[in-house]
Amino acid sequence: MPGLTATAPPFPDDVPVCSLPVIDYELLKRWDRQEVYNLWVAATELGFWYLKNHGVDCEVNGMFDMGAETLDLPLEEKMRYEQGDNGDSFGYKAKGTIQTDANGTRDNVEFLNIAQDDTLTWPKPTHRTYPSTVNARMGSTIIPFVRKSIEVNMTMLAIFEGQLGLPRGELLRLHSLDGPSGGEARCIKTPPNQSTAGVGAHTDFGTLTFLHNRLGGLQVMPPGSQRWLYIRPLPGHAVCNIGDALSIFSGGILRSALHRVMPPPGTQSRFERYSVAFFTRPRNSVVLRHLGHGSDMIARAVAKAPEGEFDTGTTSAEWVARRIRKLRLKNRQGPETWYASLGTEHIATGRRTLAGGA
Ligand SMILES: O=C(O)CCC(=O)C(=O)O
Ligand SMILES: [Fe+2]
Repeated sequence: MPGLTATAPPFPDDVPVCSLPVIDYELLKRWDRQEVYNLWVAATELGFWYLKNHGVDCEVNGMFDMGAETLDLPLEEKMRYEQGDNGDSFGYKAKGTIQTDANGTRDNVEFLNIAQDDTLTWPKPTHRTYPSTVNARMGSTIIPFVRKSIEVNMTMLAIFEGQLGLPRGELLRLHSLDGPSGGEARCIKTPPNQSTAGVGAHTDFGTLTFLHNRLGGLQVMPPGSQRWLYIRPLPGHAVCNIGDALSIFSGGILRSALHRVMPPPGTQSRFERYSVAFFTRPRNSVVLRHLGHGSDMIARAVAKAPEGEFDTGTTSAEWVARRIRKLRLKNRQGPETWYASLGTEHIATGRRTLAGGA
């Protein structure tokens, strides 16, 4: 039943949900002490929170429309922009091209990734070009969405920088806009009536994710638990979460929680599901390692962790490319390819074996 998202039934009351803390962006912008503390608790305990009063609602609605227009284009047209099997993220990801678990189960979602850099240099492409439906909405919707999302994420990043005891600018400069990065906007489409995971269990690759959901389906496994809990979409509330890069920079103090996308619960499952996200990622050349040299708090956390836990020896660009490349089914050579796609999942779950030494 495409196009009926607006009239979809409510999220059911009889499924297990994770009650995320609600953080008020208006208060965060003023560095309200209590709200900064609430954000810190959310980021260090669960790694997920709702964000209200973020001021991006209009642009988010436009992104849902743009995503639907683009993902409704004929497959042949979309395939001209496919991301391919080399670990590139930007462009179109066709349905059934990535694995969702160690058994190699095919995914059933398609998505569109638009590079932050391409929006900032528009109309000159930095990385690549996009379908006409994207170009048509660049000025009215996508550029404002990306700019506002960057501002929201950088505001939260500045707060984390202060709370972690880092020198001013130390964390922000790893995300400055003066070099290429993997930052991107994404629209995901899941067909109705599915029974398997749309997006398999994963931790996000980058720094911070700013996500917008209308239908359920997103599930989180709270750190230290083995239980999947739904995140209930709340109108006007974004869902924010910490990704691997920020968890690594902070020596694991900020949590990158495991999550996945399942079919929407209850009667919502009969509807097509769209989601819109913005991912802040470090500049490509930044090496993912802890910032313990600039913060006693981080240095103490790192000292308690196994040797090398927060020093990946890879750049942000290599980290993202490896994870995508290993997820692509064309590159699968058995269960070990799935394990090689993982990031900090073993830390997120406390199960070292999940990462299989990857
Ligand atoms: O669609 C969603 O709700 C979440 C998608 C997600 O986790 C991702 O794209 O990394
Ligand atoms: Fe994710």
